[in-house]
Amino acid sequence: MQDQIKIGRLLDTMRANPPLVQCITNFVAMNIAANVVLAAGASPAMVHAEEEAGEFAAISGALTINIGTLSTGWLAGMLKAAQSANAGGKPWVLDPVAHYATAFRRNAVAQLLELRPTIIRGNASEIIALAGGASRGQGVDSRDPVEQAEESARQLAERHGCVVAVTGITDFVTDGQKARRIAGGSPFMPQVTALGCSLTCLVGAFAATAPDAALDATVAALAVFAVAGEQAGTSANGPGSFSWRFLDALANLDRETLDREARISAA
Ligand SMILES: Nc1ncnc2c1ncn2[C@@H]1O[C@H](COP(=O)(O)OP(=O)(O)O)[C@@H](O)[C@H]1O
Ligand SMILES: Cc1ncsc1CCOP(=O)(O)O
Ligand SMILES: [Mg+2]
Repeated sequence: MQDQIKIGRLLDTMRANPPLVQCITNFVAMNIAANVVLAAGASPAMVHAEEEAGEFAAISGALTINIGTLSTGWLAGMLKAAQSANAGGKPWVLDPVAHYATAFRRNAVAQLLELRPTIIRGNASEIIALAGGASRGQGVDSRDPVEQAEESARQLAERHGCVVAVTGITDFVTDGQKARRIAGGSPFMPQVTALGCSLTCLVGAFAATAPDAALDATVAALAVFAVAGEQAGTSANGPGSFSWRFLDALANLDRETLDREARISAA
């Protein structure tokens, strides 16, 4: 379909002019997320301090905010960065890691949602809970199938006027009107910590490249993960070898292979 042609071009456009992506992510994800974004061809910076997060957002092409290892100081930095991104008309992506687990996280996500993220990316349990449903998530891990989160994603997209991506075996993305499914990846992916967080950062990179096309940008990032993940998964023996093979597959992925291998369908 049409999307499959556009995503290869978007990958090339991103690599031709690598965007600076401010990633406010968690302690677990910082290293792998930076490597993932670099391998794909963009320029990550893990900058979260309240004293500089807003100033940095003003010079970045996009911002991503992930609440995985939240603290009061980090939340202050997140709010300043999101306000600055909004003031500069820059896209920003919210990853509401385990937001259902504690009152602190729930309150933080409520404040961040008021700042109108361009894109929300989460696993199925996170998206179901964010829409007000009963999720079976345990800590940072999903225990719900993506199909069960699709209606929640549509509701959230309409309620907050944003794109919502639900990831899992087959990903689902919607802006409330249009929706896409992206198949691929590998069962090793949920066994490697912080790959979802890394994907959120890559969504930011594509959003910086196509700031007026948040749905296409999100689909492109998810398709890159799906194709590189599938490639790495075929030769990996376990999560360890999957991890380095995945980085190599991301770096070696070219436009033609992406367009040929991506399995995107209208939903
Ligand atoms: N069982 C699976 N098979 C194939 N790909 C998967 C599977 N589970 C997750 N993925 C992929 O792993 C990446 C991270 O998604 P996910 O595990 O849902 O996020 P999180 O780490 O935030 O829980 C996405 O690219 C998703 O498509
Ligand atoms: C294990 C863990 N604990 C707090 S954040 C985090 C990483 C979660 O990563 P992901 O959401 O990509 O699985
Ligand atoms: Mg996650």
